[in-house]
Amino acid sequence: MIELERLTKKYGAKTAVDGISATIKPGIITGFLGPNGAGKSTTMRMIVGLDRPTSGTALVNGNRYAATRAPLAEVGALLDAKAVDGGRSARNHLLALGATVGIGKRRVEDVLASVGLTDVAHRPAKSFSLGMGQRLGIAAALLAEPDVLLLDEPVNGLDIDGIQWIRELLGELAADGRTVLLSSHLMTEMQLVADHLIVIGQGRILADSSIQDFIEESGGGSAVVVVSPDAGLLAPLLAGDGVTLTTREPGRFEVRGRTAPEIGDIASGHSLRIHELTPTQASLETAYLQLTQDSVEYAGTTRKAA
Ligand SMILES: Nc1ncnc2c1ncn2[C@@H]1O[C@H](COP(=O)(O)OP(=O)(O)OP(=O)(O)O)[C@@H](O)[C@H]1O
Repeated sequence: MIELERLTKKYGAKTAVDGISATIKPGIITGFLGPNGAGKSTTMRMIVGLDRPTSGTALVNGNRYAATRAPLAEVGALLDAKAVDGGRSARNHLLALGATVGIGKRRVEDVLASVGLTDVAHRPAKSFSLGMGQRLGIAAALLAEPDVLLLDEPVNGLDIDGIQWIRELLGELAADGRTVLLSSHLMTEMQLVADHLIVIGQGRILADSSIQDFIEESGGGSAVVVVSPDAGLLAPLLAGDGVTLTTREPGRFEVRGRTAPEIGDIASGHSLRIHELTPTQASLETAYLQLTQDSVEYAGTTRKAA
């Protein structure tokens, strides 16, 4: 479990993290989302004592991380996959890390195998590709089988095989009762793996809820897309309490508050034609964009947007 209590970090005049309070629970995967510069990495660094909070606390299993005796066994962190001595082989890197907490060759070989690096473990880390470096970073995080895992953009640079592998791995870690905090900008990936979400913007919490509630509360939720040449006649028949209709284009509209079978039955009861009836679920991406649109600090422009 990770407990953040009014956690704050200021860099000069810049408040990177602004009084965050949250509990990250074991046994589930918690996604940590926010626009560039929102304060995710700073928060993670404070949890593992790489940055000192200006005020507030971050506790891991009830203790300040800096005060734990075998930190590697308490929290496994992938914060910067490039933070290795590039001249060392992957194997020697893990052996050196393991030595700090009494972990030997056998566990190192197991972890190398589980991240798929056995065949290249003799090579210096600096010769690794981005994805191989990520795998090595993940190996280091898993090495001492910690209760708590902090993974900052773990799928960055992984190939499709690697992405599937990490999905499964994260699921297994959570099922084992571990606490998993995961940051990623890849919304489809997050929607697939996370159970719970913490969203921050400009250092503050914007949402702390289950992924399901997050999508529902964004106003997105589920809807049914109807395509009908009789749309003008059908739409008024669907109206009712708690039902909203949004027209996208002539002959095509979106219904919230009625199921596809209900719509089909009403249409057939009035001999109206339906060409398409598609239940849709709002995406995490849409919900996220809606929530964070006011807290984006570094927005790009395209010719279309301009
Ligand atoms: N060492 C530092 N010195 C000064 N400012 C910093 C430092 N580290 C982070 N910041 C600032 O703090 C804010 C939060 O940065 P942080 O890296 O935590 O954001 P993030 O949410 O991880 O962003 P990204 O998604 O781009 O990785 C940013 O404005 C950043 O410029």
